[in-house]
Amino acid sequence: MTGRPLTIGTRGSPLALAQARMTASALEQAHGWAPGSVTIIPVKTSGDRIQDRPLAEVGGKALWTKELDLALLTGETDCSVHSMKDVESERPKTLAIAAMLQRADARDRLIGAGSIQALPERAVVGTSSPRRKAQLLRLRPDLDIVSIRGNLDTRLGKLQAGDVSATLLAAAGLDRLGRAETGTAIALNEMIPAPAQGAIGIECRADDAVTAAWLRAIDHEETHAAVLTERAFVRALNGTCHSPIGAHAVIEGGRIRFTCEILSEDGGERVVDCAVFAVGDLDTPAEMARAMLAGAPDSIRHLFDAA
Ligand SMILES: NCc1[nH]cc(CCC(=O)O)c1CC(=O)O
Repeated sequence: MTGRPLTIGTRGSPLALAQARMTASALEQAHGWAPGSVTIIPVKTSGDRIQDRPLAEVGGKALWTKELDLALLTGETDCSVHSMKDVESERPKTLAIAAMLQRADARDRLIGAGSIQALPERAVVGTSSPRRKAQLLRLRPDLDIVSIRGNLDTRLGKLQAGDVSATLLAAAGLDRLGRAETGTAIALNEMIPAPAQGAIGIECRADDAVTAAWLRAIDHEETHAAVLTERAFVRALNGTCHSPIGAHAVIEGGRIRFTCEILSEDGGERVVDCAVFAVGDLDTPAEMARAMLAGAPDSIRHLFDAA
């Protein structure tokens, strides 16, 4: 390592720590640094402190990033590792997302039943994601959706205890915590994932060219382009990670294929669109967002007014 050791700021949850370790190893490998030479610094975030109610209710942005941003801006850390899904679409100008690791499985997995159709009539399903709730209710209006929070083990514990008969979790998170066998994947066209689901991003200070260059060596370009597309859609909606938005981009034949939807809270209404356009074109997803909102019923439109 040249000069100084690199430090990574991360949330302290088991998933966040696993993602920070993946990032540290990727950096050590890419640059021929000794294993363990990148230091991981856990930082407690507002989102971690609030365990008793749905975050959608608490409101406010930057629940997962504020304290990590502070550690970065004060020089305590050199970069922050994030689940891109939890990173608000507007970031401080003083920071830059310099790299994204290759996206893992972007799908949700259903745990507790073999498929959404196989859930018993009026089954209780635990999720505090407004997107998952709306998507589930659209397919199965009879379901009783209840809020559950906490880390993966807490949620699986509530399922085990019979508090809920099923839950949905991101495949990427389950896989990274060694639970590749848990649950059944829901097809991408049955439930469009959250924007940036399955992608890990690494952010550094905008004026730190040394760290930025180190990070660029582990950037996965296709993931980066796809996630920027999804984030451009969210930004144009004025959405947050608590809005009922599905958005998923893939690169096919050198072009972006982008599928997106916005839903009313009870899933009773939705607007969906799909388009193919050039990689790097962030105007088209923004334009799609504005057109979808303009044509959406009030039950959807009001969700994006307040922001
Ligand atoms: N909002 C919590 C969160 N943020 C990122 C992931 C999973 C990992 C990922 O999507 O990369 C999860 C858990 C979940 O939704 O099941």
